[in-house]
Amino acid sequence: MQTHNLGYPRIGSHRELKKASEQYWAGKITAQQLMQTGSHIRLYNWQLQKDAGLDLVPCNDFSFYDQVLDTCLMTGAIPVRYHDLMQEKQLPYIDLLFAMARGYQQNGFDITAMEMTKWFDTNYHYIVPEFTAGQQFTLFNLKALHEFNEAKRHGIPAKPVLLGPVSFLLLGKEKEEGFHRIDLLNKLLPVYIDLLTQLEEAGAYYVQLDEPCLSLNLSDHERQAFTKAYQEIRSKTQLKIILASYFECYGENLPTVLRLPVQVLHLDLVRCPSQLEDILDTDIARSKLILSLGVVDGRNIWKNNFETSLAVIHQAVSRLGADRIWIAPSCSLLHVPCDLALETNEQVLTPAVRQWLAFARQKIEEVITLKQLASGETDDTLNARLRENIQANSNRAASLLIHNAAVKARTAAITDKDATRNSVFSIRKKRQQDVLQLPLFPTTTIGSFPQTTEVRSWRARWKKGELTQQQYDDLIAGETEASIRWQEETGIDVLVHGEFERNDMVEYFGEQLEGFAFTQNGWVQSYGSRCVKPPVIYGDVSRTTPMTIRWTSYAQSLTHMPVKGMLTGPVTILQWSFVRNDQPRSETCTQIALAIRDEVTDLEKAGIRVIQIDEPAIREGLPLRKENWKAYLDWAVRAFRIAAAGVKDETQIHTHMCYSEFNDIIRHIADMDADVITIECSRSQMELLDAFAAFSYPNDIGPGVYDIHSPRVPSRQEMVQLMEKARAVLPAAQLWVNPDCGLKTRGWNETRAALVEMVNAAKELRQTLPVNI
Ligand SMILES: CN1c2c(nc(N)[nH]c2=O)NC[C@@H]1CNc1ccc(C(=O)N[C@@H](CCC(=O)N[C@@H](CCC(=O)N[C@@H](CCC(=O)O)C(=O)O)C(=O)O)C(=O)O)cc1
Ligand SMILES: N[C@@H](CCS)C(=O)O
Ligand SMILES: [Zn+2]
Repeated sequence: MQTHNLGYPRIGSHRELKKASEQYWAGKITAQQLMQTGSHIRLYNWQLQKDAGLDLVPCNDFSFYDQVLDTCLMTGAIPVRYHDLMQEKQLPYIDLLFAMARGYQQNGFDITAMEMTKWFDTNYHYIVPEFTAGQQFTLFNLKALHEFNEAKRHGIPAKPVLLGPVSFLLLGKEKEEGFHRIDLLNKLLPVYIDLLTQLEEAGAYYVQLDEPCLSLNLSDHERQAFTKAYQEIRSKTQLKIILASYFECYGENLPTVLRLPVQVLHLDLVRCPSQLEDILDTDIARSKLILSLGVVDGRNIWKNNFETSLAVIHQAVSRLGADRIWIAPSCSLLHVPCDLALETNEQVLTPAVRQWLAFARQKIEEVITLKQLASGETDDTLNARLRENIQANSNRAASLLIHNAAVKARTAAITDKDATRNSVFSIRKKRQQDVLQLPLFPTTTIGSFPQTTEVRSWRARWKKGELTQQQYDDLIAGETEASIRWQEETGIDVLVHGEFERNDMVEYFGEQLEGFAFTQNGWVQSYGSRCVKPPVIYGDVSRTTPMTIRWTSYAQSLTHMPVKGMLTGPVTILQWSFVRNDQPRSETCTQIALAIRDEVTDLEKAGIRVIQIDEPAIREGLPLRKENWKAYLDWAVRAFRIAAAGVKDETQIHTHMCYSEFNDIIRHIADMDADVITIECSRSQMELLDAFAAFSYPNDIGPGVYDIHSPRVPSRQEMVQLMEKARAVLPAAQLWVNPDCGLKTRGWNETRAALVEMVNAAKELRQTLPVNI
């Protein structure tokens, strides 16, 4: 029996990579210093996993930005707009990588970034590969080989990890019509085979090929691509292939998967425990296939239940023998924080909750312990670990911290009326317009203004006790007032308070709700250098005090213009937290919905006329397999409606979504019945609006007119053109003008410049409007 890991968090246990990358972008450290940070993190992670006793340690799971972007560079899939940077400017590799991820606006160049989207149902975002009909691939970058050699030099039993060729193609986008990206496989495979051959020559024995698209519903054509790819790879290399998919069952792809000529097949037994039985029921016993049992949850932070996992391992061992069974986390540990040992402050994370948790480092230890226990090893340490595990799990199940009878009774009593606004949208729209008196193409922003280092440092100093509550509040009040004054001067129609008091749009709410716990250092990569610290929902959720009234009311008191109350919606809070696994997610979501509903009605009572309930994660929460969509959408949409429906017709409810495709769920988005929805649109050049147009989406829409992920300032003309595109498919009276998303990651200079142009764009649109609108 062997142990292995699919991937380790790469940001560093103290977010060293984030800090170094941002310093490099600011010109404060050299490329060489950034490279050194990368090697330190890799070595630290490798050594830690080796020392824990892991048989195979992943390499090439490190990335300076994103593993899909790395694969674009590995295969030479570099969009044409970056070619001048390579040829004319001879840009070093690391700068080319960052230019593709973040855009490049210097030395006379103005090149947009590649699109970014959600990695399956996680809060990680990857860079979307771009393919053309005449796409050529070459082995452009040998990072995978270099990192394998580096690991070998350090005596690490390394296993290179690559994104598999078929998933790489499927995760990308065709940038022109007339071909399907899967048909590029023939051209792509030689590049993979070349690299695999070089890895083999360098001494690699196993290589892990991640094909997470095998967890999706595939067409026959796509499924055949897997067969072709793996037969071709088998025929050209002797490397032992570990095929890994995760986050879901293989489902109807399983028969194809079981016929692929690979040596090890990884199973995510946390998301799909039933597939072990399904596989053992086939004639797999007669093959030599090794099963990698992903029994330790790579997506959540709960301690493993050793008794349950051991039962699964024993079942597999009894049918296939121990030498055909490996133990692993269910997926890469990229999605969990690095190390629970860093949580030393008992005021932040109480020992009562802490004892139920395991982060990446502890999960590696769990994998090793499970192997030892499953192999029948016994010694005092091992016995103590087993006892401690049983104890922690049983005391969590029985804990009084978890259950709140009043919350359970309230969720049980919810009726359809609680999830329905008083009147239909057309009536509400008139009543809201009477109150708000907005012009056509009203302008607004999505909520956050720049969270500058200064603002974050006030919070850090306040938390350390270096600033008093009063001093901190005064600073936040000053920043909020300045933002209100600036929005008034700029002529924005619906203002926001700026979210300066928030560390994060989910953590901030979690901190004020019952049933949530927090960490000091539980960072997880969200994209590039950006990280989030998801709260832990361990018990029934309730709101005991208002959460946003103070700062929203303060901002509203400064102006006669409407200030939008800003809340995070129940599905997003659920999706971006570590969620309890002892009750259905739908139940937890409904509890959060009731807490948000109370906040919404309190905002209305405080005189707030427009309230935004952000739901950027509603699409990401969609199950990967279509057969499970309906059940999810039913409860997720209902949760939003419960949160929103407690207000009068006159109160305008907005929602906001980013990083989402809507085509296949537009009916459900409409069912949410928000008065206004603002969506990210600009990177896709308003393509996303087609779904709204095709559906004749009835309520108002604010398609984002500029990309907030890049410091690039868009011109007024660009924004007018985008809105013209929107006007071509939707009635002008339905349209708002706003950026793609919040501006917290931007600096003030570019924010001011872009918003002034955005307001000018709206003014121009109003002037050019036909009179009969
Ligand atoms: C909208 N997005 C979000 C997602 N998920 C969330 N949970 N939140 C989101 O907003 N998913 C989809 C997208 C992803 N986009 C982003 C965008 C930006 C960030 C981001 O900026 N993250 C910050 C961390 C934010 C935070 O929690 N800040 C805290 C702590 C600040 C800190 O680092 N403090 C330092 C000390 C600082 C000092 O001394 O000056 C420390 O603790 O060491 C805060 O403001 O208080 C990031 O830096 O990456 C994430 C996702
Ligand atoms: N209100 C949030 C939404 C981000 S998705 C913000 O503006 O940052
Ligand atoms: Zn957003």
